[in-house]
Amino acid sequence: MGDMPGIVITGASGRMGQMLIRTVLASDKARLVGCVERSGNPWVGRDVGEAMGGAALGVVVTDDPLEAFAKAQAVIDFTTPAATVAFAALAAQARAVHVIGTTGLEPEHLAKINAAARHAVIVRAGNMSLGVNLLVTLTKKVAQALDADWDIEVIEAHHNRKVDAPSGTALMLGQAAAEGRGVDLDAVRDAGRDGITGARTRGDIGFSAIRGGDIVGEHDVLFAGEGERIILRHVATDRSIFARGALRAALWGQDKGPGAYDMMHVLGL
Ligand SMILES: NC(=O)c1ccc[n+]([C@@H]2O[C@H](COP(=O)([O-])OP(=O)(O)OC[C@H]3O[C@@H](n4cnc5c(N)ncnc54)[C@H](O)[C@@H]3O)[C@@H](O)[C@H]2O)c1
Ligand SMILES: O=C(O)C1=N[C@H](C(=O)O)CCC1
Repeated sequence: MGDMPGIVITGASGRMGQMLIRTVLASDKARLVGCVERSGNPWVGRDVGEAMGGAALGVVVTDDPLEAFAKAQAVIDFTTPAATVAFAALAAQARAVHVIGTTGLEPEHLAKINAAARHAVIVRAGNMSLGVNLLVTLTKKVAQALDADWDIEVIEAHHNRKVDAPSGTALMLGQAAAEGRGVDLDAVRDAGRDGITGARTRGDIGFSAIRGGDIVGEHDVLFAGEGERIILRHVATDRSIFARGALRAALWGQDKGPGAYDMMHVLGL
């Protein structure tokens, strides 16, 4: 038991935090050694099992990440961009594998995370599910096979509390389409159409975001040609797919050298 990697979950009271805690507790390959929340969160100072409405687990939620990370072999982090950047430096200091699911990361966040990856194992993906990572490889293949006569659109739908758009998954899919087509995504990205936009520019990759209710996550990659369309689709019905992928990444990272990895490395795709 003591030999199993100890895992810390950040953002413990969040939608993904709670799912990750349940996933680690159900695993026979890892143990929960810490939970972190932001200062002022009502879970701080409480036993996490009781905070989740069950029996005490002997793990008290803390707002001191370094104290928690010092006991961990891996930190699984689905929080916010600012928190994730701070955690990357602290996890590297603690020599813990840092698994990052947080989305909405801007280039300045990524630069700091990549700097931390010079000293630590960091696995980051906008979507940790097996299905979406397979869809990424399919998207690249289809985009490689088709020319710019086929318009590419990424359409995503998520719950009404999601704060970033396009989703991390949509950006992964857009990036794969751009790579398949041999173009730079930043040069062809068309997100947030509104008003008299003019006709669609040939070769652009478009993004549309739907927000509503409790949608877990749905993504279509549409290839629209003259007289025919191809639609590649992934539908997530349960957040456990992301949590299982994240735990798999935390275990995979245990014997790896410092570097920035993604789920393609973990899944061998
Ligand atoms: N990569 C994936 O597979 C995947 C899957 C689902 C969600 N996500 C992403 O994960 C992130 C979280 O999603 P969610 O739905 O769980 O959100 P959420 O708002 O329910 O949870 C985020 C939690 O982080 C906590 N937090 C914020 N700042 C903190 C800090 N400094 N220290 C400790 N905790 C802090 C918040 O208090 C909250 O409990 C989002 O960016 C989302 O897009 C990624
Ligand atoms: O619920 C979310 O938030 C999700 N975020 C990820 C994204 O931005 O793609 C993965 C799906 C769920």
